[in-house]
Amino acid sequence: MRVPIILINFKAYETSYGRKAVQLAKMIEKVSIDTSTEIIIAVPSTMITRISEQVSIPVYAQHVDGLPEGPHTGAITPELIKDAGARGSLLNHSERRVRLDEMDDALRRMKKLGLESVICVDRYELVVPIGMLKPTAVLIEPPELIGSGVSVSKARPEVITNAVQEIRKVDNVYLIAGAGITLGEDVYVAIKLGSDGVGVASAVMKAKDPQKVVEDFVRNAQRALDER
Ligand SMILES: O=C(CO)COP(=O)(O)O
Repeated sequence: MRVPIILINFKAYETSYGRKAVQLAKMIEKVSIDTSTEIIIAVPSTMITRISEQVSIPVYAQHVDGLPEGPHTGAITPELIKDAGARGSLLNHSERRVRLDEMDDALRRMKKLGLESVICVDRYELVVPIGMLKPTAVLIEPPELIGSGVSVSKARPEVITNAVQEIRKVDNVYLIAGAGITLGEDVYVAIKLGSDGVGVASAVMKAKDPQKVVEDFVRNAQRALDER
């Protein structure tokens, strides 16, 4: 993972699958190469293979189950996503919560397989306890702002500053902030406040011109980092 971290969660929009998703992934790869900035995309599990075969940027799953290999109908295990071509996965997104024991199990197996992990939390008090499990990054997102178009940077900047202070108590775990990030300015503020990057979804997935949005996010992320 490289700072500034820009993680685009495809979720399950009408642009998240099929040809549209592949085109979007290719466009994001182009921006990533043109700007020398790593951009991670978390795609539906059904799209991991198709997209990872077409782009060189890191492709993540959006969720992984902490289940051992065996008779688990419908399970998405770390082994399955790795085989499909994923570089890592989100875990415990507020739209896909997992129990602590499942999270711990999934994380252990992901580490063994060399997969990166981004564990989501909904409040800063969880940054240290979850950070102590040693994922690659913790992503903090106040659930009420997700998909709202009202950014955490503007509406709840103290969530970011508190989370940044907390993550310093844990070695070698990145802190990403997200929820409602819509404008380049939101990205700029989140990183200026000390986060290592941002997690975004609707602003890109629902954009008329997603390339413009992604370019703007990258520009502002780099500007904030340069000024820090
Ligand atoms: O949940 C998110 C990223 O994982 C953020 O979603 P929005 O950018 O749509 O608020």
